[in-house]
Amino acid sequence: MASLPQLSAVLATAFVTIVIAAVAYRLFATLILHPLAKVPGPKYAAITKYYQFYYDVVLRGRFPWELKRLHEQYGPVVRIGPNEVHVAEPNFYDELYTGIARPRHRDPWEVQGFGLPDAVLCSPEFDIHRMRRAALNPYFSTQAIGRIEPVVRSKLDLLCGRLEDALETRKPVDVELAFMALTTDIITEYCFARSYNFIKHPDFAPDWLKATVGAVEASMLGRYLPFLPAVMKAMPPWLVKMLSPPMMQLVIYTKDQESQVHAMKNGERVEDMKQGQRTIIHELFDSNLPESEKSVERIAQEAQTLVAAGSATTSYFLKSVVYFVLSDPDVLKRLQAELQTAIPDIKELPSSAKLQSLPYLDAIIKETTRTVPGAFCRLGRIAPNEDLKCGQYVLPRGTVISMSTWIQHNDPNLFPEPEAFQPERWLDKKAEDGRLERYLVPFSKGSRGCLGINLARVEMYLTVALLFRRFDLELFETDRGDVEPAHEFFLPISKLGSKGVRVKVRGLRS
Ligand code: HEM
Repeated sequence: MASLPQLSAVLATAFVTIVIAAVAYRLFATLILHPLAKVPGPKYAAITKYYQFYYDVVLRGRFPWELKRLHEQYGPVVRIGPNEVHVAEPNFYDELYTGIARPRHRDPWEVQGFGLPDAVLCSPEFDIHRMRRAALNPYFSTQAIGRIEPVVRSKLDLLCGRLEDALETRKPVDVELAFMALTTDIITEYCFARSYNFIKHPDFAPDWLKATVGAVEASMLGRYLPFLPAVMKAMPPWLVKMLSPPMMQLVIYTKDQESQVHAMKNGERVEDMKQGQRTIIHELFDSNLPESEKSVERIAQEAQTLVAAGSATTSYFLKSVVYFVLSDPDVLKRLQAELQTAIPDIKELPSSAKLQSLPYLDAIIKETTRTVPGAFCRLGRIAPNEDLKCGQYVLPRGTVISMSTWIQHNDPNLFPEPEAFQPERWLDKKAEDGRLERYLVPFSKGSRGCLGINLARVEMYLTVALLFRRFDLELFETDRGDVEPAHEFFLPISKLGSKGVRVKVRGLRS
């Protein structure tokens, strides 16, 4: 009979053998048997997606640069996970980001760190996403957004008032904060009929931006620790405040949004809410969504998504456009000349639809959306019912396939000298017939493309036209590093420690 030590040794050997065999089988299955085995890419990436932790969390959002390097080394189709490929082939974009006739799920991993599993943005499954999206679509159509254009204009008037004050005081204005305040005030008015009024805040509520950046950075860790959002939500407020004071702002506003949604469901009047004004949230409660979709918790998640998606994206764009225009005197001069002719009386700002037909303004806006990405994250889709062919590779149904706006917009074959800000590239013949615009995808495309594109466009054209028609501005201690994306926390974030894009108001234009 074997002694106890002998038995232990046999069991330990058996255990080690089983572990080695399991690992060997997993390697064999992933690297040799898997349908993606022939797709090039680093072996470590094919074995585990967790190698991205280093880029996402340790290096704080540097994976897009690694992706770029991988494409330089391996070509346009690279295996970046056991079941994921990343594609840098612009002609494949329309194959991947399709309309509802060709269903696409989204990669749940990308968004699980947000802790908003029931919001439209984070709904991976095609049918559920489609139902949730259909309930929101009517409030973001061109007509619906046309009806709220007066709200955008009234907030812009407040912003102009603040810039006129800055002319008096000669103090620089951080326009990133100002635009974050502007866009948040607009979307909160639309959602809750109760604007946060950040524009009236003496410093444009800087904690709001800090909290948003903190939250999106935390969501990167949440990709790897999906329970993290729930833990953070359950934390007592004093602990959140101790760990991160700006995050406390987010907790306060999240709770405030939840209580507003709750009150709206019960038909109570919310303090400050404009009496009788219908909002998206009211409409969602009255929609023909199934009752299970109308819980306060779910609708509050939808509201939080709209507020976040509707503010940080557009404000990043707006701060960038201010930087690009003011840093190039020729661009500034040409834009001002166009605006002067189109808007002879500054009190009569044309509709955003009219402004969109101004060629140089339009070119500037296109070039800014090309240069700075809206969603910086690669956007993963899964085709459940069809295999997709990309070049020599057949990507079987069920594969996570992603592409990146930033990589596409920096492709020198499409956009020569991609790092240069050149509005003129949108004015030449190739651009005129739409051939170039096909590859400009800041809002993504297809059934999961940006819901807020019409609102974003109204905000962009009105703000840029008004700002450069009405004010003489100059940059103050700002350089390209203050707009260049340096971190991917789903959204683009400029270098940490940036003091923002700051301008001085030099005068008023007549
Ligand atoms: C410059 C401004 C903006 C840019 C560049 C932008 C870009 C994008 C992109 C690329 C997506 C697709 C994300 C994905 O596939 O996962 C998206 C989705 C979304 N955007 Fe925007 N966005 C902007 C402004 C807005 C605004 C003003 C709103 C207003 C509420 C908004 C609401 C949303 C929502 C709710 C989604 C999720 C749509 C869905 O999953 O069906 N966005 N946006």
